[in-house]
Amino acid sequence: MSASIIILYYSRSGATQTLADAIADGVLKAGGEPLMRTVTGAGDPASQRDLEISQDELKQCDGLILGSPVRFGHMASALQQFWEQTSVTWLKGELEGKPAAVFTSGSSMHSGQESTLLSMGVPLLHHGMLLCGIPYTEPAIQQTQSGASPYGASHVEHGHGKHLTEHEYQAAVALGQRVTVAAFALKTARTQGKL
Ligand SMILES: Cc1cc2nc3c(=O)[nH]c(=O)nc-3n(C[C@H](O)[C@H](O)[C@H](O)COP(=O)(O)O)c2cc1C
Repeated sequence: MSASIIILYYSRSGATQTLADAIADGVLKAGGEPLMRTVTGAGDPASQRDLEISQDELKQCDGLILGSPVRFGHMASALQQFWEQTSVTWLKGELEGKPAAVFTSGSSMHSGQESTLLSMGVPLLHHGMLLCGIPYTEPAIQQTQSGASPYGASHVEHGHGKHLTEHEYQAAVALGQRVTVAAFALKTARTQGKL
């Protein structure tokens, strides 16, 4: 059995993309297949490295991890626009019972990372996804002095630029692993009609 995990992110200058790559390491470590996808922002150029997500890919995934830079305490509008185009998937319940998680990158501490992570989870809950965080048994969550929180993976640029600290990297890998392990278990449950 395989588990395809979409890592859907928007990144203008690469910091969120670096976090997406660390999460992909975690997906691979747990035996999943990371599918790196992005969205393009209206009037706000996005990273061109990965392909734009299609609605078909969205409904076929076994899990989804959503990433955005902090934009005044919220996700980037390009991602919000994307979710507003997913009504058909929502009405058919195509993401229901699949695991999800969120990640973000911001320029400084205490300036909107937690509100961004929590609000990014809202459309995923509306889609019936099962939201995963990072537990306190993950040492990076207790030891970090920059990003990484129980609400999701994160990175603080101040003093580090795009480079993740070791704790930010470890937390991002742990989140990728956690969603992938959940994806395998939930896929089995869906196949057996239990979800
Ligand atoms: C319009 C705008 C609003 C932003 N708002 C915040 C903010 O509220 N808090 C914060 O820490 N950083 C904020 N930033 C900075 C970005 O979140 C930060 O530089 C991020 O790491 C960029 O990610 P990227 O390299 O993936 O594009 C803002 C940037 C822009 C352009």
